[in-house]
Amino acid sequence: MTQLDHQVHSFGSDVAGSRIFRFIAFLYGIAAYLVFFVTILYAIGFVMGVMVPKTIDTGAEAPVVRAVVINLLLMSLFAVQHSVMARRQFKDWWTQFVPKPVERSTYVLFASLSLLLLFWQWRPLPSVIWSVENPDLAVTLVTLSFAGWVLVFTSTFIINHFELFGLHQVTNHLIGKEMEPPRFKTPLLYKFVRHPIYLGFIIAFWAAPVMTAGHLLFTAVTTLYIFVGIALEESDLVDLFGDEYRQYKQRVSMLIPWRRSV
Ligand SMILES: C[S@@+](CC[C@H](N)C(=O)[O-])C[C@H]1O[C@@H](n2cnc3c(N)ncnc32)[C@H](O)[C@@H]1O
Repeated sequence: MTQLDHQVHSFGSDVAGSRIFRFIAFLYGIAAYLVFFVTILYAIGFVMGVMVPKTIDTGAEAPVVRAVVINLLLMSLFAVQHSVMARRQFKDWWTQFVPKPVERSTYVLFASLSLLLLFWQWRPLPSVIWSVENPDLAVTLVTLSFAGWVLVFTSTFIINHFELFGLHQVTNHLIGKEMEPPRFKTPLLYKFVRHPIYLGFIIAFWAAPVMTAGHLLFTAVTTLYIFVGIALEESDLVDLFGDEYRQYKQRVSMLIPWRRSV
């Protein structure tokens, strides 16, 4: 049985293999990708406080404790969804119900929806923690934050943008081509740090000329979550690639290019 046959049979219906299903799955993959794309663009505006109607520092205010609890719940929802649905055991279970070719798109869609909920329901905490008065330094920080986002985007393309966001899977399914098994890769930036995408997020979130309590809460919790995510991801990568990944960990640092193992 080919992998594609297996994908179709695990969905448990002949419908899954039909041409019409393949086309619908493809359209679904594109729709999920578009939702992701709008979400990530909104995320830039939300965190940097530009060009979107609701930013990290705007919206209905709530008493501090209530705002903190709501914001923590919103971030926890994203963290749990994003981490649990990415684990192999979960994927093995839920692909009994969700066809494998659209599994990644569905993951991307759920992650985007939980982020949109966060942007929508986020409660601002406007107390200013720091505010950079020097205009040159303020511009440098904004540029650095933008550079963080560029690093995120560039790194997704370096590792495999279209597979990460599910388009490769639905396109291959549409043309009846099997997905290749995952390969260990260390292209370009991945030769210097193991997690350039996560490094980009950390830079984008921390480099703020005005840091409010709400922004700091978001940044501190997401930074912590990134470290938890790295631990989970690396455990999976060791299971998947064995010594190849273990040696990579010895050789290349986690986030800071000039120090090994950090
Ligand atoms: C959102 S990406 C993040 C990649 C990396 N952690 C980063 O920050 O750039 C997560 C996916 O990339 C895959 N991945 C991470 N490092 C990889 C590598 N060196 N080679 C192949 N796949 C990798 C993981 O298995 C996971 O499916």
